[in-house]
Amino acid sequence: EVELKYGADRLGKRQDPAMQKFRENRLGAFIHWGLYAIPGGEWNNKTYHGAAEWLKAWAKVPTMDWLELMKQWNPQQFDAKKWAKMAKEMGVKYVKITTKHHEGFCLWPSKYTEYTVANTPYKKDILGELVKAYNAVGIDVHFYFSVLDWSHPDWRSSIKTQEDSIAFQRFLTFTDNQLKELATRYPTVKDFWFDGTWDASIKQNGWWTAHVERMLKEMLPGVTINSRLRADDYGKRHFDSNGHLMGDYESAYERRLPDPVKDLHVTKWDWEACMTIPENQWGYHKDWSLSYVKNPTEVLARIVHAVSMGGNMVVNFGPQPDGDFRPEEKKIADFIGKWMKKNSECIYGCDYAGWEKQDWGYYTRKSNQVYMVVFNPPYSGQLTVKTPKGITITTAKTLTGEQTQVTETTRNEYNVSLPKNMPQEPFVIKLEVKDAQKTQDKYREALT
Ligand SMILES: C[C@@H]1N[C@@H](C(=O)NCc2ccccc2)[C@H](O)[C@@H]1O
Repeated sequence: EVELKYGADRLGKRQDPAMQKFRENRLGAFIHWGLYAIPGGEWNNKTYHGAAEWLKAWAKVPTMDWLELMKQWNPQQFDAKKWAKMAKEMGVKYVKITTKHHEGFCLWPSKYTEYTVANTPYKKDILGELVKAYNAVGIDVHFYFSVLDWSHPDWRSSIKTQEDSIAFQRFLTFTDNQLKELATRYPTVKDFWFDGTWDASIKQNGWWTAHVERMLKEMLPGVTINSRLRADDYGKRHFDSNGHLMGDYESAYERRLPDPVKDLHVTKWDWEACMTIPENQWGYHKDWSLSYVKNPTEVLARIVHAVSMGGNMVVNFGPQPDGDFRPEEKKIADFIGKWMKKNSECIYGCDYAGWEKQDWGYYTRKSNQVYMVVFNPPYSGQLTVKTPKGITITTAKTLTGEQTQVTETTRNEYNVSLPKNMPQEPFVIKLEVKDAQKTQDKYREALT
């Protein structure tokens, strides 16, 4: 291993209560809300197909013109309590909110920049209202924070001159101040999810990324930090030059997921994926007909896929400029919530089962219960289940208590029959399993 000053601060999965809560939460929601919601992907009567929160870049809008949008920021339909109710009913255990996206507009009244809600017709502290409302219904709040800040004159994507270096150090101090301000004003925050950290300027300042992680953990014991913040002494990101994960969980799965057969290495560490409902829209876009929009079952499949490999899933919402949600997003939240009401036992607190992936769906596991989450019931009426060596199935029934047949077809292989009255939506069969290995040990203890 190489000597590192700014590599991973810890090896292996954190097992403290705060990290266990992060892990057991499993299902979260993303809120991408900022000035970009106002134009919604359209600028000077031209519609841009790229991600709406990047419109400033696609339309090459000068910073001062973009920030003029602040004069129109007045979400009259915004009601934090309604947002909290929607999240609660969807069954998410946490919400990640964009405190500041690349555009540099802050949803809290930061005293380190004028580009904040305080200087808009709306005036009020949106972030504060949301933290209070989500916490009031038992939902954890996580802060998304973009280090990249297109509004700040001292931001540099690369450091080419001494002037760049001096400006960028000022920028890092500005960023430190905003992070300390967020941690001080909103001490119930449970996580910081950093974005906009891919540029050379950050990779050349790995020390600063380590300092931010250490500073926030000093200020907020238990807080979790994503790997995307981190660069080490040599500019290596997410995993340091010795291959160790930095931060508390890997955060590279953005609009993609690890393969359930080829990427089983991810089960060795904590990770969190995030996804959009259209192909690639995080902020509000007026026209969702421009790309494929996932149906509710496709969203659900990604949630279960993540949990089946020991990860969390964060489903994105891009609120309208008026502070209400678009109908398509309300429908998705409603479908997921109704499904979670019946089936959340196979999500919350569940993890990778270590069983071989089958075509009919996904496994999740909680202690000696293995859940079969069936998305593709086979015409054979039989669900193939291959158990690891020494593991046997004792019972199998649906979450509504309906027995299903378990027939051993060969060593470590079973047919689990489809339930008689099969629901017309993905359903769960709960297996009680016995690990011969474990019981064997107990017996051997008795003998000694
Ligand atoms: C969570 C998403 N991350 C932001 C983003 O810039 N993604 C595009 C991107 C992803 C990876 C490397 C460079 C750029 C998107 O705008 C969302 O905020």
